[in-house]
Amino acid sequence: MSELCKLRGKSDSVAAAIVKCVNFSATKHRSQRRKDPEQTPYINHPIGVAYLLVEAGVEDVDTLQAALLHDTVEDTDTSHQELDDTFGPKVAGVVAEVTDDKSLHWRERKRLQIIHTPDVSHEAKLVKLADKLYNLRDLERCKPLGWTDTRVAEYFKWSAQVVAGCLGTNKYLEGELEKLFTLRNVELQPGRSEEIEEEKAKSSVREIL
Ligand SMILES: Nc1nc2c(ncn2[C@@H]2O[C@H](COP(=O)(O)OP(=O)(O)O)[C@@H](OP(=O)(O)OP(=O)(O)O)[C@H]2O)c(=O)[nH]1
Ligand SMILES: [Mn+2]
Repeated sequence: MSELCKLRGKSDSVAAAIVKCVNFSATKHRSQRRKDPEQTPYINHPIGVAYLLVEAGVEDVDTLQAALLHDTVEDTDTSHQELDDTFGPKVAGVVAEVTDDKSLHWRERKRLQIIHTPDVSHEAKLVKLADKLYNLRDLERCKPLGWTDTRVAEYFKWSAQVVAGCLGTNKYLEGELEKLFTLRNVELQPGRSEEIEEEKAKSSVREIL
């Protein structure tokens, strides 16, 4: 076993860990397509998100694995336990942090992302930034089937609020996102902390009731 493997406490080499993860994600997403007119295979998205992290200088294998797996629990039959058993608690934990609760209404899920993002780990913020950058670039490339220009504009505005909760995490990703927001005249406002605290208080009251 190489020194790096021993250090990581796993039997996989880094290359094997990444390939295992790509294969797992491809198998889980195999029947899914993107919403673009070409119906691109869905797996292009998690691979692209992980590649954006590589471009951003991220070398941490757990973070790259979490990026490859980031939509498996939200969008496939994968459970948190399965990720924990296969890739360990760190990777499963980051995926959990970026997973929306699909049992909630779409609007509520979107609202909760804005509120919860400032509190997630550094690794989860990296995955979130890359996820948003990929999806926004995809929107610039072409409109998903059934989306209006207004819906695209709303997605940009909402994303800016989520990204605002990740600022100070990675210069490259934030710079690329800023370019896209500037082109659309969308303001990237950091630190709307009072509003977020107010929303969080309202959410916890709702959870109690
Ligand atoms: N831009 C774009 N997005 C597509 C396409 N096909 C699938 N998607 C996915 O659609 C989601 C955004 O659409 P929404 O209507 O806002 O969300 P929903 O699908 O989760 O309900 C993203 O999910 P996500 O990655 O989980 O991110 P999030 O935005 O839900 O946080 C994105 O990956 C496509 O062709 N273009
Ligand atoms: Mn995604």
